[in-house]
Amino acid sequence: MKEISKGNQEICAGTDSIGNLKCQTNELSNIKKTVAVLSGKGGVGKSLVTSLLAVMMRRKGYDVGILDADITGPSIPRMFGADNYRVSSSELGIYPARTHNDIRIMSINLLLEKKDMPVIWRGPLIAGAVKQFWTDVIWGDLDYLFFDMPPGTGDVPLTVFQSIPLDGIIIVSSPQDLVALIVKKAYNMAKTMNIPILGIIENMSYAICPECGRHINIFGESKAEKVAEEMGIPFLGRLPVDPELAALCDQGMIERFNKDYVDDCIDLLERNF
Ligand SMILES: Nc1ncnc2c1ncn2[C@@H]1O[C@H](COP(=O)(O)OP(=O)(O)OP(=O)(O)O)[C@@H](O)[C@H]1O
Repeated sequence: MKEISKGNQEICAGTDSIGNLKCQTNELSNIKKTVAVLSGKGGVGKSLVTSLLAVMMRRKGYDVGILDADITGPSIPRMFGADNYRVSSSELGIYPARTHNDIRIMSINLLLEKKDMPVIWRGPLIAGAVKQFWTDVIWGDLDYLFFDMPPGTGDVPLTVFQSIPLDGIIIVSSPQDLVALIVKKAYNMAKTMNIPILGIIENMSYAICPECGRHINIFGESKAEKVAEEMGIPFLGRLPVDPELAALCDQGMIERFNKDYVDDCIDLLERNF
C-alpha cells in the first residue's frame, strides 16, 4: 500500500511487520544502515556516544551522518563545533552540514536563528520535525546514519520508532539507570516496536585516578554486564568519566578524540551490518 501525505511533506510507504507506517527518505539519499542511540532518561551521555560512534566509523572510512532527533535539547552541533553552521536548501531538499572530517549532521540548532531560544513545541510537531529530517534532508550516500534520539520513552521516541525504518538500537545507560531499571524501559520499548537491540553501553561507569591510573568504581561494582545478560543482549563496553572527553565536547572538537572506548560497539556494527 502506498500512501502519500503532502500536508507535512511526509512521504510514507508501506508498513512493517507490526503495521507501523514507515516514511521514505529523500530520493537523493541512499542510506545503508540506520542505528538509533537511546537512553531511558536524559543526561546519561547519549549524544556523546552517538557522536563517538560516528567519529570512529568515519575514521574507518565509512560515509556517516548524524540525525539529531533530540529537538528540545540538541547537542550534536556543539560537540562538533558546528553551532554556527547553516544548512542550505533547494527545491530538492535540505543539505546537511558537514563537519571537519565530513560527517553529515542535521539538527534543529542548524535551522534556528537564535541558538539559545528553546523549542517550545508539542510532541506531534517535534516528531514531525524529526520525520522531516529523514524525508527532506539530502543525506546522499551513507553507510551509517546514527540517530541521537530524544531521551526517555515518551511520545516522540515512540513516533520516531513507528515511522522511521531503523535497523538497530544501541542503549546507553548510566550506572544508576541500571540499578533503577530505567534502562529496562528503553529495552522494552524497542522490543515492543520490534526493532533489533544491538546492545548496551554503560557511560560514566568509573573514574581513572590521574595519579596512578587506577580505575575507581564511583558507583560501586558495575551491573551492566549482568543486566545485559538478563535482557539477553550484548554488552558493548563501558566509558569512564573522562575530563578530556568533556573538554573536547565543550570545545567542539570531539573529532580529535582517539581512545578506544567504543571499539566493541564499532566491531559489532562492522560485523553485523
Ligand atoms: N564519559 C564522559 N566523560 C566526561 N564527560 C561526559 C561523559 N559523558 C557525558 N559527558 C558530558 O556530559 C554532558 C551531557 O552529555 P550528553 O549531551 O551526551 O547527554 P545526553 O544523554 O545526550 O543528554 P540529553 O538526554 O539531555 O540530551 C556533555 O556535556 C558531555 O560532555
